[in-house]
Amino acid sequence: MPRVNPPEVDRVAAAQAAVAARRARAAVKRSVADRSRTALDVAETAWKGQGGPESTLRVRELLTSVPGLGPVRAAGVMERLGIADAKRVGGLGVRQRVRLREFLLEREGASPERARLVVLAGPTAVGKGTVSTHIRDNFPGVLLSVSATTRDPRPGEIDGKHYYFVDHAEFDRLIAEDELLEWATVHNQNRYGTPRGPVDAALDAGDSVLLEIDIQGARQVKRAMPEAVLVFLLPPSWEEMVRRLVGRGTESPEEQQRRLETAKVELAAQDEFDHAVVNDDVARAAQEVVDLLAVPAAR
Ligand SMILES: Nc1nc2c(ncn2[C@@H]2O[C@H](COP(=O)(O)OP(=O)(O)O)[C@@H](O)[C@H]2O)c(=O)[nH]1
Ligand SMILES: Nc1ncnc2c1ncn2[C@@H]1O[C@H](COP(=O)(O)OP(=O)(O)O)[C@@H](O)[C@H]1O
Repeated sequence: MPRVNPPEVDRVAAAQAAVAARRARAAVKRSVADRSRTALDVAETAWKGQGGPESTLRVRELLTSVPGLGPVRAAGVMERLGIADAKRVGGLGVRQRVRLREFLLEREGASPERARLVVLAGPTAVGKGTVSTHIRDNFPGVLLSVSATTRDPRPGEIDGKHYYFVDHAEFDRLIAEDELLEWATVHNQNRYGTPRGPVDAALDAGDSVLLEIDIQGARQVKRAMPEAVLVFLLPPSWEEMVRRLVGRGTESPEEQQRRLETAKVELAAQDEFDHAVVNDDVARAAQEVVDLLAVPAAR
């Protein structure tokens, strides 16, 4: 026999059910944010149609729970996928499900333990070199690619460790023989490029690779290898970035000015990247990048 309750009992029960549903959705969002579940797993569960908290979660909430996807990027993704702002995961049409599935597959990788190619780029003096050196020294499981460059070595730089220092003829040969995964002229001065061989060998062996290169190079890598993860390193503020550039003292005032002009253009490109990491603290920023590489931390 169906139960008949006085209206206020129904209202209380409905309010309690709404609170329980909200809590369950919040738990789902937390599990994605702390990476104990992937967003794709949540979506697949919703699409099995059992009506749990996964299916009543809004797509916007699911996407913003994914580490590195803020509200602005999530809105951009939804627009690209043709999903209206208020849509719930369980209420998506077949085509929307296919598009969201493909997006999450690419974003989260088929397996979280798979070796990854991560590209770290960002404006001048944000600390790219400092963060990647910290990773090289503390996370031996990551291969930090050594670039070839036509610039002269600075005092203390070692050929083969910091860069392969080559002349223009050798750089031309590397390009002609397709030995570079990407290359670019940086700050209108010298050419820099990533040797393809060591990157391919490391990925084939299941090791993750980190490239610390400029933004033009990052774009080329994404075109050649769409599964690469692009990370944009951000300064805590513009003023702090200027302080770091000036404090480093390796460029003349004219060169600093030129780099700051380039930095404005580069900062405008941050939305092209998959993740943004703020370099307020070197060890913390490095850990965030390493998490994206999906390698176990050094003990
Ligand atoms: N495209 C590309 N850029 C690179 C490569 N290696 C280094 N760079 C970039 O070249 C720029 C200048 O590097 P560097 O001469 O070491 O100067 P610093 O970064 O100012 O200390 C930086 O933005 C690097 O990220 C590379 O292999 N390819
Ligand atoms: N998190 C940080 N806090 C304070 N200073 C930093 C931080 N990261 C880097 N720096 C300093 O900022 C300057 C620029 O860093 P660097 O790694 O040379 O930048 P990039 O390689 O991006 O040009 C250096 O003097 C470095 O010691």
